[in-house]
Amino acid sequence: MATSGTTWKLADHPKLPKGKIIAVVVLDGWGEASPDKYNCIHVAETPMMDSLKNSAPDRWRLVKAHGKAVGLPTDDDMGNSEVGHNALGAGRIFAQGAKLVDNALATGKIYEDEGFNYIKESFANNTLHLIGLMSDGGVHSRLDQLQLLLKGASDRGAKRIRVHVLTDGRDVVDGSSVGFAETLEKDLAELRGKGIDAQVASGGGRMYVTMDRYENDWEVVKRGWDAQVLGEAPHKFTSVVEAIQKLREAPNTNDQYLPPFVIVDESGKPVGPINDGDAVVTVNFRADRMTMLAQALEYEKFDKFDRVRFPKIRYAGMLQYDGELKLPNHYLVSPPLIERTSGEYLVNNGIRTFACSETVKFGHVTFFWNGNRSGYFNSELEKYVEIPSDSGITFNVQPKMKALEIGEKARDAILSRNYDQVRVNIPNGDMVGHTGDIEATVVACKAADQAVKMILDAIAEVGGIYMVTADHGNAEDMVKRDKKGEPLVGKDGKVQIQTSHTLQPVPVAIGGPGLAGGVKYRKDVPNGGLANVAATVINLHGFVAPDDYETTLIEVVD
Ligand SMILES: O=C(O)[C@H](O)COP(=O)(O)O
Ligand SMILES: [Mn+2]
Ligand SMILES: [Mn+2]
Repeated sequence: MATSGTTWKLADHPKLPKGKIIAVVVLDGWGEASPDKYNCIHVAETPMMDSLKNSAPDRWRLVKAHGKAVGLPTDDDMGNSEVGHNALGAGRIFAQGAKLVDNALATGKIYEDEGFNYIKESFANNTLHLIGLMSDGGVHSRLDQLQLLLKGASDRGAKRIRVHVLTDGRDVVDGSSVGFAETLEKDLAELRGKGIDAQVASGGGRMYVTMDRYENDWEVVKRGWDAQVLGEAPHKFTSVVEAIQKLREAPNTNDQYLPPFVIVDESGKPVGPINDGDAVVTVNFRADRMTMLAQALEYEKFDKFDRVRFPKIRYAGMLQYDGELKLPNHYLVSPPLIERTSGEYLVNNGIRTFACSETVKFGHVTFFWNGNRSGYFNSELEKYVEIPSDSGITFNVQPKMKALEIGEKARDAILSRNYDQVRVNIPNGDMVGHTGDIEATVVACKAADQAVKMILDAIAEVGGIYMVTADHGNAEDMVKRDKKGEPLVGKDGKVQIQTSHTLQPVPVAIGGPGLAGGVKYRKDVPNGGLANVAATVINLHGFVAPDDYETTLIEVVD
């Protein structure tokens, strides 16, 4: 990371003491919205979070967690974990992947840079494969970017193109994959009209095929590999639209979990396995759910599953997904350079840090928090603990997830007095919210609240301070709404369930016996966002935040 020449020493805060144990709790997918029956946080019993909101008005507020406040292209973009945790940890707003790719495509710079020129070498004699999430959710990828890249690559010599799609239904409404596939098919037909051999080659639902994260379940990546690289899958179709429509007919199937399929020609032969000499681009800009596939595509040495074949390809990511690991080595757009994060400053000022979540969110509170950087800044001062998540299930089946285990680990870390900061992500509201199961999400929110209580009780015991916040909304609104805010009803007469995140603000609550009496929220930061949290936490540790950080949310009145 670009840290040479940095002055790490933080100035002492003029009024706030050092040496307090601080718990930083991030409730994933926990926004603030009007109380109605689709607000699972409201419906659930959440006495701990309710009391934070109702008992200390000077120490509870909302901050923005979506759109430009977290570096996304527009204020119509919902927040997500990557940008949310980046902002929380880095204390500044960086133009994020979605925006960087938009800019690179709009200016044409993407075609001038090293990554594109590298894959271009394959265009004359081999196939270009584009693998990624087919969605306009804007969290991991966007279909319009894929469309522009298809056009740009074919204008620049790609003669044979194969697209390997992953259906969404998580950041967008379930069933929308059919429309996206039709749009994509239209573009590919246009390219074929121009003499370019362009087709969809394979597909599958994102949560079942390819887009696992943090090594929770390599089988997910293997299913994708078999279809994309080997051209093998249990289902074969001659068109992607037909594939999705047919596979969606099975009971209890949805876009997120479609089984893998390959597209075959009239003779039943797969149209697009990946072969020696081909170019491959993973078109997702977001890292967490692409790094496992990136490893499989890039690493000569690899033992996570039997790849059967390891084709010699030219591979580039839309972005580089891990700067520390340089993974992948080639990429089309440079990722945001998020350096000098609060974690790095605090460690350099002697703050001992404990971070914990379960697997599905572990990288959020470590890798994303630290500016998309893996590993420790200083292994003597930091400890990151991952609690294994259940795998192979949808979390509405186990809505309590590992909330209480995370709470216990955090409690023990606090009571040990071995750490100055104990930071956790509690995933329930988000992970269960994404299933669209309202009843289960209510159970999830209750479990998250119980975990918060465990942590805050421990903070009370050691005379510490807590900060409880969230990275974006999800569980507080589980239906699609019209402009007036009324639930939308689908053709089937049922309300349209919203599985995605929201545009809602999130709470930031501070307190605990260690918090100096005069600390309260400033009134002059009305538009505060997640990026204001880092300076606030640095203050609570007794330091002044670096000058270029977004301003603190607190003041100390005498
Ligand atoms: O990857 C996912 O699970 C969703 O697309 C976004 O959820 P997250 O941003 O909360 O991880
Ligand atoms: Mn999240
Ligand atoms: Mn989410």
